[in-house]
Amino acid sequence: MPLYVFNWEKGMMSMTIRPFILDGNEVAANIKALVEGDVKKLIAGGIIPCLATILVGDDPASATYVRMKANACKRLGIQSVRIELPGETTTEQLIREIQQLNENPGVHGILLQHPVPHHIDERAAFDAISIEKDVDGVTTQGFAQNAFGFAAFPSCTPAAIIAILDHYRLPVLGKHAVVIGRSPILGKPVSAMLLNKDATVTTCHSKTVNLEEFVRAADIVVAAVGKPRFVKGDWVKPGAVVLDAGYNPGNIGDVDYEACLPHVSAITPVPAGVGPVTIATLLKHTVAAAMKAQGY
Ligand SMILES: Nc1nc(=O)c2c([nH]1)NC[C@@H]1CN(c3ccc(C(=O)N[C@@H](CCC(=O)O)C(=O)O)cc3)C=[N+]21
Repeated sequence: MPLYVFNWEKGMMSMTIRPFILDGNEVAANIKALVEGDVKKLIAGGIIPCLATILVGDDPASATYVRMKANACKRLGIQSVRIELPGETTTEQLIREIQQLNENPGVHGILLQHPVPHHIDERAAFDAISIEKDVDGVTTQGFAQNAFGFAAFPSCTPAAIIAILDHYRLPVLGKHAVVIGRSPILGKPVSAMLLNKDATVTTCHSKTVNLEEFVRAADIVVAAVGKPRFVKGDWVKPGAVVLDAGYNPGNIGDVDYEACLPHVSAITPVPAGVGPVTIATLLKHTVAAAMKAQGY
């Protein structure tokens, strides 16, 4: 909502935009409340929804995220099986683990934590996950189906970004959305999902020339670069909506939040923005996979 205030420096009334803080915890709570009913239904029928998480190597940040996901499952009555593999695991060994989980009828969803150690073929490992259990939306098939608008589980962070836009009824149709980043489970799928919601989408990346100029033209900015405070305040068009999908060490986003705040109409903070919605989305997909497996 624009707000006119007296600007003493300019000696006149001028408009400042009161930014709306998009509350990821509120959106996540809303999603989890909707999922709870289905969890009860499954448990009443003797089925415990179950997510298997796979962590390869001992990166402490990845271990923290996987633990957060497992804890979130537990709080909602979803079982979680945590598989931890040594950093020396080969692609073949990892794929065999995934195949066992594919064949295990007690497991409804599989999450392979990204990134895996460099010597592993991550794409081959992701694609070993069966489409029915790809609750994290990482398979080639899942990506393609989602991009074409079919019923596959989308990647969780892109779905979280869309859920935030939907929850706060922020218009997307006809808007110019600028996505910074083109990774297979974030920038690329969120670009496709915004396109499917009738935005005009520009995907920027490390080779983009004059990246700031694209951001300056954006009605919606999605930051998914993995560089702390990358998006500067003076890049943001007055009144733009800014979604920060960054999760840099120390809980620092990809957006210079304080600097952008005076310019935006709405913005997600880090923490308590996209992150919690990502986890809620993972739970939602896991329970939906279990419901489908049970023929609901
Ligand atoms: N296959 C795969 N799927 C993923 O979805 C995936 C992944 N790999 N690799 C890593 C990233 C990162 N990610 C986060 C999820 C939640 C928070 C989150 O909830 N953060 C809290 C704060 C964290 C804290 O309190 O320490 C917040 O933003 O409020 C952050 C980061 C999912 N990822």
